[in-house]
Amino acid sequence: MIHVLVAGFRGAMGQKTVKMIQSHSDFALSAVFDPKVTINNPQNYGLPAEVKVLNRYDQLNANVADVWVDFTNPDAVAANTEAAINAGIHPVIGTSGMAPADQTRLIKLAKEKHLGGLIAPNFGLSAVLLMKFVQEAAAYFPDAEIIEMHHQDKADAPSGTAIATAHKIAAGRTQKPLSTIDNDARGQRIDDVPVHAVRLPGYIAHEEVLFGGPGEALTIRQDSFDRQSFMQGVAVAIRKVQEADQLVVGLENFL
Ligand SMILES: NC(=O)C1=CN([C@@H]2O[C@H](COP(=O)(O)OP(=O)(O)OC[C@H]3O[C@@H](n4cnc5c(N)ncnc54)[C@H](OP(=O)(O)O)[C@@H]3O)[C@@H](O)[C@H]2O)C=CC1
Ligand SMILES: O=C(O)C1=N[C@H](C(=O)O)C[C@H](O)C1
Repeated sequence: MIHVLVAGFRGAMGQKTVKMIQSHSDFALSAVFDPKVTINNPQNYGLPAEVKVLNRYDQLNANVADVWVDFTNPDAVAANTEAAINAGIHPVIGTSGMAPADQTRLIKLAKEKHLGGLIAPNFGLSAVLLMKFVQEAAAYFPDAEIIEMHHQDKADAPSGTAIATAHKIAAGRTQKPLSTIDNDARGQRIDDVPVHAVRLPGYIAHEEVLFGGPGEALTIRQDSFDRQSFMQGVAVAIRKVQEADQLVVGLENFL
């Protein structure tokens, strides 16, 4: 049995994750975490009586849970991940917007503690495949632009997936892009890839990567029409993370 703690359990992704854990016979929801929660009765949140409702880092230790699943917000994710690692709980981090310096520091901390963990910019198979394919395409098409489209409540922009996608394009390039003109209308440049962020009601999570070369173009697109699309990847991560001995970035490491 794998005991799981969900941080951000009242949010859109947290609620889906709680349901997913409850639907697997080899997972047990042992705890939930949110510093803003003041009532510690799990039944107040529709959770079974045995689930611990926690709101402070000093309540954490390796007996509370094996795995920490985090779907919170960009301001909280680094401190949450650090607390999980220090408590000996394997972090599975879905929250976007972690600063690169925090990511580097936490990878070092997990290595010192020989603790496996995952930071996944995207748990959806379509997005993981898109990030693989764009790296291959960039070897032939160094000129690329990203359009990411999300629901209106998304706190961060550009998305974690778009940032990771730009890094993959840069890693795949064998030549510099031809297009260099930059101004406010050209999006945010990440690794010389213009990234455009759209926030609209009706959308969930979508990304399109446009490549252009002399006389031709290639478009690669993925769509998450439902947050259920992320749950299979989260389940894989919960199962695999305890076998790892370092904090890695990208679900592809566990597939
Ligand atoms: N990697 C992936 O595949 C995916 C990643 N995401 C990412 O997951 C994150 C959450 O998304 P979503 O569920 O839509 O957001 P929501 O705003 O719906 O949920 C976030 C929840 O976390 C709570 N929270 C805030 N701070 C903390 C904290 N320190 N500890 C615990 N809980 C906290 C919030 O409470 P309050 O509202 O009271 O502040 C809220 O209930 C985002 O960063 C998003 O980008 C989303 C989908 C897929
Ligand atoms: O906020 C979201 O919804 C999502 N966030 C992640 C990101 O920032 O890339 C993953 C997915 O795009 C959904």
